[in-house]
Amino acid sequence: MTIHATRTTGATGATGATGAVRDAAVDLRGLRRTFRSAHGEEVVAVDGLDLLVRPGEVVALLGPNGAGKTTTLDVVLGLSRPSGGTARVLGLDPREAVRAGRVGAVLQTGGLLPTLTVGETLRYLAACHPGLAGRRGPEAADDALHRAGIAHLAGRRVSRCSGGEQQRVRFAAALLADPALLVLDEPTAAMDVAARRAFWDAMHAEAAAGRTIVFATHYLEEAEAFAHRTVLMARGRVVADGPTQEVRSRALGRTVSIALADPAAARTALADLRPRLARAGVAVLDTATDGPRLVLRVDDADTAARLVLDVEGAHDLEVAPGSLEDAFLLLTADATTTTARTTPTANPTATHTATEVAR
Ligand SMILES: Nc1ncnc2c1ncn2[C@@H]1O[C@H](COP(=O)(O)OP(=O)(O)OP(=O)(O)O)[C@@H](O)[C@H]1O
Repeated sequence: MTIHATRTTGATGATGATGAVRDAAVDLRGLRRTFRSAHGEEVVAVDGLDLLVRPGEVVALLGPNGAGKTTTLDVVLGLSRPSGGTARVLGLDPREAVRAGRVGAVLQTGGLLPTLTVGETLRYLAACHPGLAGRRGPEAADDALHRAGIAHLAGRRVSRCSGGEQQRVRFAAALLADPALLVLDEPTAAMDVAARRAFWDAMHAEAAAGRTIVFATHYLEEAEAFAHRTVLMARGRVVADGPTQEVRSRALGRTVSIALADPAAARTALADLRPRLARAGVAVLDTATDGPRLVLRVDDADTAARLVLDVEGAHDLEVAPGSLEDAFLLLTADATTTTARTTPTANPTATHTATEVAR
């Protein structure tokens, strides 16, 4: 098994002359983006990424620092040009799509004028927008404030708003032109729990209205609570892509553990079980011995449990769901090789003997 979850969103739609899928909201093919470091070395931020997002999908780009999420979203927003591959947004060059007001964005940073009130900010932005100038502007500004859940902040100066509130002002600004695609880069980074909840409530309403949403996040629970689909990135590549629940359960697996007579017996049992699990088609995501206990993280707990109970002297079987945090670290640590690892565990005496994320 490789870590890639089932792709349910393959490029099967009608294609145009360029091979791009015509009705795709986002269509990235073999996207590569490199930079030069201060020392003149090439930094590969995005390394051959394929991503097809259909209209109405809500997609989380999940990954650790430096995974390439922001760089990918910058290309989608036309802020950065691909070094290789192609990028189409709503069937257009990303810059054209943005210029046409079809894409709204909430970025990690972005200038808000501190002396304006929140309401003035929105009305000013609406007045500058070619599609909203004139009488529709103030109306659109009020509507966006309501939809972002910050109508009560309309009279407050931006400089008096907290970081989380300013982020919601950006969200309101992103909604102004009623864009078909919303792109959000770690939108809740500055928000406390209550603000985060209010933000996602507002986003739920936007998604329910059929808007396509692509957001980058570090928060596994946000992907889980909000995205229909999760694309897990590491080192500029996609390491898992599929329905969030599927990515979660395939990535997470379950933990099957069993007690043996002593630590040596646990190690012997592990060596013995590996080929038997492989023959039975069980993917072993992680293994550890913890004194006389043998712990396996697997994608198919039922089959694994049957096999471990067959080991002579095995007793005290436990099956538990894996931890999302662990899976995340494991998936993004090394997606293609089988490596020995010494990841800290809850029990410092536990020894991770191997990590298998592909076979
Ligand atoms: N302008 C740049 N010049 C040089 N390197 C860059 C530049 N922009 C991004 N990088 C590098 O590209 C890699 C990917 O960065 P990117 O910001 O896309 O990751 P990310 O997944 O968004 O991370 P984070 O979650 O921390 O925002 C990183 O190693 C980063 O240092």
